[in-house]
Amino acid sequence: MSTEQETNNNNNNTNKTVKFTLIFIKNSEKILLGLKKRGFGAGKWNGFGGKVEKNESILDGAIRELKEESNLTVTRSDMKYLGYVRYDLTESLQTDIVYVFIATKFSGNLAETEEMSPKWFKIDEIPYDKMWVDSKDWLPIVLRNRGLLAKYVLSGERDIQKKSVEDIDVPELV
Ligand SMILES: Nc1nc2c([nH]c(=O)n2[C@H]2C[C@H](O)[C@@H](COP(=O)(O)OP(=O)(O)OP(=O)(O)O)O2)c(=O)[nH]1
Repeated sequence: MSTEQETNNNNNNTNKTVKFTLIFIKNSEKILLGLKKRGFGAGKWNGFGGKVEKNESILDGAIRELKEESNLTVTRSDMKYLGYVRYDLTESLQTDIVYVFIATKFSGNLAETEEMSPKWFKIDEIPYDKMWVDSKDWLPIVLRNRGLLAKYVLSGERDIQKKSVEDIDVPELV
């Protein structure tokens, strides 16, 4: 089954799927994270990303959100897709799919934006306790440049009811 087929296969009685992007910029020692300043996930460190817009590809959405949130530009060929994290939200019957990318090359001047305050972290000083609780399950897979397939069932205020996190061969973005 292709990624697209699988991510569109709402077999848990969900009725709406929302696509998000998330990119981690990395060099050999450090990773770039942003402190979310407002809205969903405010006060948490995360990679850069957001909702994919109508009539926009996932890759273009990831590039656009990175630019909006950090002022950095990554070319399409320097974006490496690693996989996705799927969240089935039992209360709202919504499924969020977060498509995860990594990049080691970028251009532009890093800047604080209305949405994010950026900071480089040493890999062994990643603030997992100040990130979404699930990040510690799967960010280590991303940091190893491996493919990622993670699924969560969340209830209430994003309480984890079920999870499955797999380290896989790097998949194609379809
Ligand atoms: N690590 C982690 N990241 C998440 C989770 N849920 C979730 O949406 N993300 C990521 C995906 C996106 O990169 C980001 C949320 O995007 P957003 O709400 O800021 O989207 P946006 O910028 O389009 O929103 P807005 O303009 O409507 O405010 O957080 C989660 O549970 N864990």
